[in-house]
Amino acid sequence: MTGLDARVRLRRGAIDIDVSLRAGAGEVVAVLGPNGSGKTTTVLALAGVLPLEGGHVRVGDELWEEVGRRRTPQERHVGLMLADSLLFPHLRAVDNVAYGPRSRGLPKGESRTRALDELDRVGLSALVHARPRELSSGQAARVALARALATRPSLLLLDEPLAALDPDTRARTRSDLAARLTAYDGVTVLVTHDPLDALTLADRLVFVEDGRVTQTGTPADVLREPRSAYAGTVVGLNLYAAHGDSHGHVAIEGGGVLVTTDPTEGRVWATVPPGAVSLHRHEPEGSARNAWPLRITDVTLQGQSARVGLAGELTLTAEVTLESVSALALHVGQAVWASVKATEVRTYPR
Ligand SMILES: Nc1ncnc2c1ncn2[C@@H]1O[C@H](COP(=O)(O)OP(=O)(O)OP(=O)(O)O)[C@@H](O)[C@H]1O
Repeated sequence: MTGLDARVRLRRGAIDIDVSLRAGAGEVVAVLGPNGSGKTTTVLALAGVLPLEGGHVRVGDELWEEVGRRRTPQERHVGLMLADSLLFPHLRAVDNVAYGPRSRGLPKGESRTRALDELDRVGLSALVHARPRELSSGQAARVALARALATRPSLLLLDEPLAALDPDTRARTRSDLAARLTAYDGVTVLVTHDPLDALTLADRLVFVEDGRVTQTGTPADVLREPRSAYAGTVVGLNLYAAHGDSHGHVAIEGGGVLVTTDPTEGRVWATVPPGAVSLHRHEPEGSARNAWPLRITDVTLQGQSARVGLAGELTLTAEVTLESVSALALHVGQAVWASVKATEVRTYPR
């Protein structure tokens, strides 16, 4: 049983990375953040591919790295899976998976038995003799997962493992990955852009922005109280850095005012669920205490609903039904009124 305790400090390109990660045995930590924020760099440092300039990597009671002392990637018990599964094209699935244990000195027969077992655990018993070109993208991803786990790593690093898959395959592979990770007793660090991956696979989320951790917490913590604009978009909420007073007036930094029935004084985060935003052609009458004339910046369809981006005095995303899209003939560039009930605006200290 081994946990992870790491602080990764290094400069990469223009950014200065300082990311701490902790996890207990069997936990999955998702690392999320915008492009170029340092996620892959962190993973490569944990794997031993990039040397630390400060900090440390400890796994269980083993010190893998501190400045001046480092184990090579081969000396770390790490499994790595990337978006591109990078299987050896000339080797059958079983030999791709057996390669890791074999190159770590496990006898041939045992390596093969272990590979067959790992392939069975990801549901690929029927394809052990297939070569990579005979596999679908989802099957190749499973072989890559089996290969990453075949050396019995204490640390499993998954960098956008599902990013190359189409949406259907992705959903199926995600649930198989979840099942396999549940049975894995090491620590998993999962880099992803996909909120669903993070919310369904991870025990803990770590947001990294511009090389720094901006929020950590369980998915439930982050869903309830996102603490950066990026975390807000991941959990699908409109999130504003603002200043609240005791009367429920919330002045958004960057412009605009919200009214809430849930006042918090001082520096606050304010959230508005997109589903709580109503759109109108004309200024709404009645009880809504938040109403703004805004312009539509984008409309994206998601199943039976649409997300409508709005800008003006403030920026806001609304989630409306497809009926509303057609009834209001919503289109980019259109001027509309948006309203939100004061009971739907939540605030919490920043
Ligand atoms: N090989 C490299 N040499 C120098 N700088 C690099 C190299 N690879 C990445 N960088 C820079 O390091 C920074 C962090 O990149 P990194 O790949 O860790 O980000 P990321 O969060 O994983 O991004 P993405 O989500 O786009 O994969 C970026 O500013 C990037 O431009």
